Amino acid sequence: MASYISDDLRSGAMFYHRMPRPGKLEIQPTKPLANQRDLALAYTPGVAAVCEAIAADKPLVSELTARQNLVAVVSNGTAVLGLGNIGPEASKPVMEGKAVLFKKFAGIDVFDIEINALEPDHVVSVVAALEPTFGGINLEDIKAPECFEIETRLREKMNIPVFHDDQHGTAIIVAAAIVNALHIGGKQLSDVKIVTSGAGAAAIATLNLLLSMGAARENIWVTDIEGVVYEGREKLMDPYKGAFAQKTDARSLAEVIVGADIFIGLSAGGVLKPEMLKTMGERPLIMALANPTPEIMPDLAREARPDAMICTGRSDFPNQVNNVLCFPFIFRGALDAEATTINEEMKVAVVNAIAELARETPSDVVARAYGGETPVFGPNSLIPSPFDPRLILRIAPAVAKAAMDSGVARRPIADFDAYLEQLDRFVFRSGLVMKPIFTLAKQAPKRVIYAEGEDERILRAAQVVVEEGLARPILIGRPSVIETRLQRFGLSIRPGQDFDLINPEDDPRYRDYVSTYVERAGRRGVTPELARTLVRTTPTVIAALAVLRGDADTMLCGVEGRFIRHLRHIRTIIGIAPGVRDVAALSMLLTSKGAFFLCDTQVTLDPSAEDLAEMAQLAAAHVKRFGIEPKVALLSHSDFGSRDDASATKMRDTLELLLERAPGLMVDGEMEGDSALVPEMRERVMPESRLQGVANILVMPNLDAANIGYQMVKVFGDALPVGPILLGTARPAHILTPSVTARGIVNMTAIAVVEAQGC
Ligand SMILES: NC(=O)C1=CN([C@@H]2O[C@H](COP(=O)(O)OP(=O)(O)OC[C@H]3O[C@@H](n4cnc5c(N)ncnc54)[C@H](OP(=O)(O)O)[C@@H]3O)[C@@H](O)[C@H]2O)C=CC1
Ligand SMILES: CC(=O)C(=O)O
Ligand SMILES: [Mg+2]
Repeated sequence: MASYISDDLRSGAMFYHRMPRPGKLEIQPTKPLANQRDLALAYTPGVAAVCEAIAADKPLVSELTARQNLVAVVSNGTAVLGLGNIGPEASKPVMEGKAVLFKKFAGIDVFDIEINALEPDHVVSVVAALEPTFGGINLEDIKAPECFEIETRLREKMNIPVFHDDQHGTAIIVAAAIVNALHIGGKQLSDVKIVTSGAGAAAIATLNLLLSMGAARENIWVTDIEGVVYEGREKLMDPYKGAFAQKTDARSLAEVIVGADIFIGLSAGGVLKPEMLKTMGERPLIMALANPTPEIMPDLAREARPDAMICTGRSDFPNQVNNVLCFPFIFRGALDAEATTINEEMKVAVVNAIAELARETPSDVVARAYGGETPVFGPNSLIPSPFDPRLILRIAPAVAKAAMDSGVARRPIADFDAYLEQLDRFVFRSGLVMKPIFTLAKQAPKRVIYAEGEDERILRAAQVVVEEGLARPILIGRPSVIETRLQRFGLSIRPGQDFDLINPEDDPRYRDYVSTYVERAGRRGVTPELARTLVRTTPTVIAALAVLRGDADTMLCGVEGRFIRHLRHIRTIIGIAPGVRDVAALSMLLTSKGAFFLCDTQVTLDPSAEDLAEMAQLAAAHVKRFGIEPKVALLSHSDFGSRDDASATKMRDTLELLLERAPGLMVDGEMEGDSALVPEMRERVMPESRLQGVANILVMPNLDAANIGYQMVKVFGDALPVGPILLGTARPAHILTPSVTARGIVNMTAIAVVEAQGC
């Protein structure tokens, strides 16, 4: 069975995990450790006071340490995805992956713990001993039947939630999809025939949950490696499977799948054959959930049964039924309510929350988060996408409430409105900011020309851009160099097929480009001879001419060389948009506190109030593309009139201009940086501010402040930079910086495409 991991994905995954440092996680302190006093507080002697407090009153550990937001993802590597018993070391990338998902989707910290322990006794004693460290335990990829005993014993022993995700996370999300599929198909759970491939952790837990929700035991047929689980079978049996044994002579999946309404595959890739599907009942639900290769690929299933609803565990097909949709949010709710366990009531609350969410009409905010493409409930959208920002808002409170109602919450949520607000802030802060831009770009990809087409980062980015369907790349570079490098880096994109090429040394359009250039810039010092030389030697000139002539929709340059030199060519060839005074650079920083946009980080040394007002308006228009409401702070060393020098009054004049020209814009100033970013500080000096909440567009008084501020936040805050985004050009064009990474280029490509869509 082919694994359906393409060579690109394989080499991409190896590179992702290896570079720039091994793995995908690190541990970050959350408090300063800048001086002797900090040292005395964080560690001995000060820390002893905190130890004594906890020794005297153990529950204080939740208030004084990271424990209540810390989950252990524990595996012994015996059932890793559908790869089987590959051992604890080989399971580590998956466990680190779960840790990343916990953090990104729900803000939960994780230690991944891979253990050399196979026997249930051994696993139980190791994990139970971890209780002082963690607020919860997520057991992962531990094989059946041992996992059942391990989980049951740990639940009895431990006073914190113990949740085997492959069992219950899977069961919950499968059940939610089934609820909705039955809703569409007009069938009842108690009537439908359910057939599984797999009788392991995931399958058995799923069936048990379905039983508790009303499925009929006699309608359930289980198969595994040995075929049908029947009464009297001896080989590869255990009591958990035995509970589903049928009195039957049928021995194979092909025999029992006849007339089935639902197929649940939680076994291994490729075991379901198209001919088997043809015998299923009307409008069947086919859930081929083995990872990474499903029991049947969706295209084959669709061909065999055009009337079927089809789900897989993968993100590259519709209806991704994967436990990532619930585990981060279940733990969020359980940790926040300090639940002692995750019980049936909490699980059923999650099934209902997910099923209802998929059926809801999405709000404007959600539509924006999806990049304008609203998910509409139906056969191809039975459950929400893992990126749906509403998941955390629905699941975490549902879990906390069910924990409270069932009496297992040690710290009941006192104010659910405030809790929802806190979760909402998390969604905004998390790194999902680029998501709507990517979705929008994919809806109408544009032609993006890359000046430095031979650069490794550009080639790697182009591979992703093609795979993701974000744009049609046009690379400027020598074909032989590009071909050799693509092969060297193991990239599969090919000229003509996946991207277009402009060879600066020999391109049939050369003459046309030179004459366009002379027409455009002949009166600004570009002689025909200079034009010929520049079109041969300066890729940025070619890219800008391509955009001007309509051969490309937008351009990216600047991976090499100075910003200002690239800008000179863009100004001369593409020019400034009508009515705009000058271009400006808006730089985005994705920080742990959210996305912030700074301007002007690259272009005008000492902008006037007029310049600043214009760039604030242009920046606000751009920021709206991210589905973010612009909140503009005009920054200064002066805080609401505390100083009267030229720089402070310039920012005050900017405010006047903006209030006149853009009355709907949320803007205030002049103010200091902390007044912009800490609403409580602002409240003290200016209780009546027009700005509400944390500013997200920071308009700086001059280039020094903007550029230095940007670099400092980038380095100190370990922020992910995106941009610079060039504002005010007559056609979209962007200049990257030499430090840009391939990922940064992909991000800017998506931004450039979305901008070009509006032109
Ligand atoms: N989409 C999702 O969210 C999730 C998907 N999964 C996927 O489900 C699968 C099972 O995981 P899990 O339950 O944790 O693992 P287990 O090892 O506990 O169970 C595997 C089960 O699959 C059966 N099986 C293995 N190979 C075959 C085969 N060729 N034909 C029929 N049955 C087979 C095994 O049979 P036997 O009992 O005879 O050994 C066993 O019953 C994996 O592919 C995993 O990736 C799991 C969790 C979540
Ligand atoms: C998704 C998951 O947990 C698995 O495939 O094992
Ligand atoms: Mg798993």
